[in-house]
Amino acid sequence: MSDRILVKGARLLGGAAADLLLADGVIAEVGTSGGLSDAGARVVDADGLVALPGLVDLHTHLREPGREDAETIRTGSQAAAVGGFTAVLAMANTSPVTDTAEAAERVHDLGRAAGLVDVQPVGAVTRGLGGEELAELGLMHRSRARVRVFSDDGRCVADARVMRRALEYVKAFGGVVSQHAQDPALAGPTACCHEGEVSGRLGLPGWPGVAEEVVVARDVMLARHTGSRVHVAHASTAGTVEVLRWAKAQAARDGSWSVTAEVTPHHLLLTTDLLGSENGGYDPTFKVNPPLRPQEDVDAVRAALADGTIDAVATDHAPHARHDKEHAFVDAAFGMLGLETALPVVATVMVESGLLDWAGVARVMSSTPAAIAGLEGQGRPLEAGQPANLVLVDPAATLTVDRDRSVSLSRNNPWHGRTLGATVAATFLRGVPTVLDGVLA
Ligand SMILES: O=C1C[C@@H](C(=O)O)NC(=O)N1
Repeated sequence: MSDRILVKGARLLGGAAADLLLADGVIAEVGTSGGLSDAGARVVDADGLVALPGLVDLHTHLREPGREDAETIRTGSQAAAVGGFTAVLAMANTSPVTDTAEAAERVHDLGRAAGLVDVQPVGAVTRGLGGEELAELGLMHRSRARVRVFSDDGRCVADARVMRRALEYVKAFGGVVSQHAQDPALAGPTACCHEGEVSGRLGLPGWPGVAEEVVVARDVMLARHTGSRVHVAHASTAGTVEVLRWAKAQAARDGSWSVTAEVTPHHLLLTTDLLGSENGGYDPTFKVNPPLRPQEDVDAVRAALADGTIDAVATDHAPHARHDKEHAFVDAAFGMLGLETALPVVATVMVESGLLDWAGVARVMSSTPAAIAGLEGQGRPLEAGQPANLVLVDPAATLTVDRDRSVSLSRNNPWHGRTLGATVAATFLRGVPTVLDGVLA
């Protein structure tokens, strides 16, 4: 196969059509549509397709090492590529936990060996996710894996003193702490869905939105105090949006610290009503942490993503084996798949509604997450000389999700049976197609 690819007639960020010549891992030339010669190049017809920089996911659970029955770095990379991603940040809640330089390098190297997306390990904030003692933050950063994002995701760094120290530590090398904001006392040990009318009706222990909001409020004050960077993982409530709006205004004025935030596709579209009996009732497919919230919260996070209060979309792709998910609701594992469907969900919720255009999608799913994670070769403009990491999207096609057609190892897919707007036609990692015609190349 020729290693030169001519992408013909793609609409760059949804704007004017252009030709892109990919060679030696970079975008070698950009020309007007029909303007570049295909001599010696393999041609990819992109007529009617939108070209975006390759998507970057700040929040993926790849399960390797430890739970290779649910996902591996290879199968998770496949799901990412099919979803249009060229980089994913792999969360640290594996077994063993990614809390040492060696563990981070192993994840990094397995990602490179799979070769489908850049797998960037997230380091744990605390040893063993125990919440007490800082992990080897500096050593992970200085390792071959160059860890810059740290998170105990799945658990909150609940101790304010530990969070303060982590923020101080990562500041030295420009790192960021991604917080799973969930006050454990307020949410309670058995909470399994949003606390509200539905949880009351179903008799399920609820986790109130305020358990997220108090931690976000505390952490922005700690970021301000330490002059450091905090990132709010999976923001899910209107109250969190209010705190973020205030905090971002303060940070912009001060210039010495920052707060960023992500929202998941499922919190942009699904609501807690899915747990009710009118929707089958108690379906653990919809059990996730933080929980699906009411429509008011969904409306608030959508508006916040549109106006920049929430910076990025991140999947929280959380594959689970059947024997962990197919239980009574209270006992089932938290989490749902997200990599293959993220872009179609964002197209449905944000683009079809006019809340974002395709340039906006590139911002929230590629350039901003790449900047937050410090991934220099990702999220770059579609210009000559830039790394050829890109995705071609068919904005006119629809995707009817079939959980059994997933390339993930797991089947906990909350989108099964739904029809979503837009599909991923092709993905290129440094000029090499990982997906063509919607399937793994
Ligand atoms: O924070 C988390 C962790 C994740 C997992 O399964 O690891 N699943 C979730 O639903 N939320």
